[in-house]
Amino acid sequence: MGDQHNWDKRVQPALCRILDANLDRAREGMRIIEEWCRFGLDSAELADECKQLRQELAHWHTMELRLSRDTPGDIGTELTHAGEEKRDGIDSVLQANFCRVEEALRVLEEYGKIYHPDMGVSFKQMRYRVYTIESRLLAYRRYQLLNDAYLYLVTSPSDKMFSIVEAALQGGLKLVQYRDKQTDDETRLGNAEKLCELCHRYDALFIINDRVDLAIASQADGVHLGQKDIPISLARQLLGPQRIIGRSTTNPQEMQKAIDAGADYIGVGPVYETPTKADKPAAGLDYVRHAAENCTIPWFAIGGIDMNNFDDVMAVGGERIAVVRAIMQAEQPTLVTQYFLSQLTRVQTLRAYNILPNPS
Ligand SMILES: Cc1ncc(COP(=O)(O)OP(=O)(O)O)c(N)n1
Ligand SMILES: Cc1ncsc1CCOP(=O)(O)O
Ligand SMILES: [Mg+2]
Repeated sequence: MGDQHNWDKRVQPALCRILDANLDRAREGMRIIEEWCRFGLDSAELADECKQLRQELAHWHTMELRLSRDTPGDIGTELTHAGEEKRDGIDSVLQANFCRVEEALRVLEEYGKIYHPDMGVSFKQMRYRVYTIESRLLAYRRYQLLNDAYLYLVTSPSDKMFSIVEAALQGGLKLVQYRDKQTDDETRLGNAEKLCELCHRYDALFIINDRVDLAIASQADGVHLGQKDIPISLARQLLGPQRIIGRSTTNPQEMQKAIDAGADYIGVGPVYETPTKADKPAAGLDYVRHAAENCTIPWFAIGGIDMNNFDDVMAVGGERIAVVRAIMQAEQPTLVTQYFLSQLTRVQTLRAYNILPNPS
C-alpha cells in the first residue's frame, strides 16, 4: 500500500509535466498553422477550425497541469537538433508544425488515458481532425498557387535541366511540368524527385507529364494528361481530390469535355506549330480566342509562344502561357522568366482597368 502511495506520488507530477509540455507544444504548433491559414491563405474556414482545436486544447490545459511546470528542472529545454533550426520555405514550416502537433497529440492520447477517462478518446479525435486540416490545407495551397500561376514551364531533356529550372524559379516561376519522353523510368523517377524538391523549395508547384504513377511516387502536386492518356476520372480516383489534374486540348469540344470531367486546368494549343511537338498541327489563335471567351477554369496557351509573338496571343485574350523552348533554350532563363511574368502582370492590370482593348 505504502509502495503504491510512493509510486503514485512520483508518477503523478511526471504525468502532469508530460501533459503540460505536450499541450503547450500542440497549442503552439496549431497557432503557427492557424496564422498561415489566416494571413497566407485568407481562409476563414481553415483558420476557424485551427482556432477551435486550440480552444479544445486550452480546455484540457488545466491549472493543475500548468502548475506542475518546472522549466529550470526540465532537462529537455536544452535539447534541439539541427532540423529545428532550418526551414526551407512555407511548406517546410507547415510540415514541421503538423508533425509537432500530431506527435504531441499522440503523447497526450497515450498518457492522457491514465490521467482522465475522456482524455484518450478526445485527443485521438483531435489528431484525426489535424490530419484532415493538413490535407485540406495542402490542397487549398495547391489550388491557390495554380490560380496565381500565369507562366508555366514545361521542361525538355537537357544536361542543364536542373540549373535552368532553378534559374527560372529564381525569376519567380511558380509552375513547372517535368516532360521527358526519352529516359528510362528509374532515371525519370530520380529526376522527378529532385525537381519536386527544387520546386517546393521555391514554393512552386510541380506537375508530371503523362504519368500518374510517377506523380504519386515523386510526391508531385499533380499530373498533366493528354487526350490519349488515361481518363481524368480514373486519374482522380488514383490521385484523390488534393492533386491537380491538367488536360491538353486542341479544340472547343475537348475543352468542354475536360471541364466537365473535372480537370483543374487545361492546355490550349498548339497555338503555333512547334518543333517541340512536331507531329501536332497548330490549333491557332482562333482557339485561344474561344478559350478566352468560354473557359471557366485556368487555361494556358501553349505551343510556339515566345517573346516575339507574346503580344499576338494576348491580343486574342490569352492570359496564361506555357512554354518549353522560350525558357529551356534561353541564354538567361531568369531574365526571360522575369520578362514574361512582368508582361503577364501588365496585361492583367491593363485588363482590370479596361485599358487593353477587348480581344478582336
Ligand atoms: C500545359 C500543357 N499543355 C499541353 C501539353 C501537351 O500534352 P500532350 O498532348 O499529352 O503531349 P505531350 O506533352 O505528352 O507530348 C502539355 N504537356 N502541357
Ligand atoms: C508539349 C506541347 N503541347 C502542345 S505544344 C507543346 C510544346 C510547346 O513547346 P514550345 O514552347 O517549345 O513551342
Ligand atoms: Mg501527354
